[in-house]
Amino acid sequence: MEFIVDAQNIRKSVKSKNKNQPDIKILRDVNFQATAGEFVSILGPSGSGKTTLLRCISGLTRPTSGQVTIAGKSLGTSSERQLARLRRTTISYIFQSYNLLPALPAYDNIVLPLRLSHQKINRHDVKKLMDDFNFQAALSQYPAELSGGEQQKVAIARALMMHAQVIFADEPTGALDSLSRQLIFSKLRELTKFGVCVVMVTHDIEQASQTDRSLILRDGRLVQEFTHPSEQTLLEAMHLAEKVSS
Ligand SMILES: Nc1ncnc2c1ncn2[C@@H]1O[C@H](COP(=O)(O)OP(=O)(O)OP(=O)(O)O)[C@@H](O)[C@H]1O
Repeated sequence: MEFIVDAQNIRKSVKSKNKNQPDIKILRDVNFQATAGEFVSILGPSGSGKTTLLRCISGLTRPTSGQVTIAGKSLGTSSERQLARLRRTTISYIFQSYNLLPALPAYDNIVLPLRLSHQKINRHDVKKLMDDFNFQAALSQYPAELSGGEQQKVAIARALMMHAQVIFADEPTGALDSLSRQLIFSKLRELTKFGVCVVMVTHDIEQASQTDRSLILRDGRLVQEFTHPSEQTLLEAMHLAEKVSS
């Protein structure tokens, strides 16, 4: 099978603040694969390494060891320039903390990646996407003037405008009300129908149960995998992971 994301034996360690302590192992030998058009969710207790895993398999962070290939390109052997190109053309990343530029209005934040990669900007498309997301504020408003949920919608729109082949989303609907959560989830689901691969970290078991595959991370290891999981199955798996998590 052809994988659009193929990560093998990913380990990530960081130096402990206390020099006498050994390195902290955040990820321990994780293998992760996903295909075009697949919607994969990653769940796990707080601190289990979900964000670190997403950053490593998307090329935002270099793993301590292991290989990541995205759309046939090996990230380990790519130069910073090649990685930057891959991030511009193939990958989108929705940050948990939004990462909006405070000096730019919502609209300019959304189209910034298009501007940076000299792509055509269609104001109508931006407006339509934000209407689909039920965005209540004005696109001329600055991030500081927006609620957390509205900032999150801007961050998601910025990622989707790039028409990437792979979208990595770190808790994309965390700050949203239930209607907005559903709207964003439906949009991501729709993109997978066009062959986009979505890899989403979430605490939302109901949403995860609507993805194609769910992976449970515990103490830096992928410990369980469910294809077309039910809410009940995921609840039980998370309960177990939280109980035995060190
Ligand atoms: N640069 C770093 N230096 C030291 N420790 C780190 C670093 N990055 C992450 N960690 C630690 O590694 C563990 C995993 O962090 P990570 O953010 O990946 O977990 P998570 O599962 O996404 O957590 P949450 O659900 O709370 O967002 C945590 O204990 C965190 O404190």
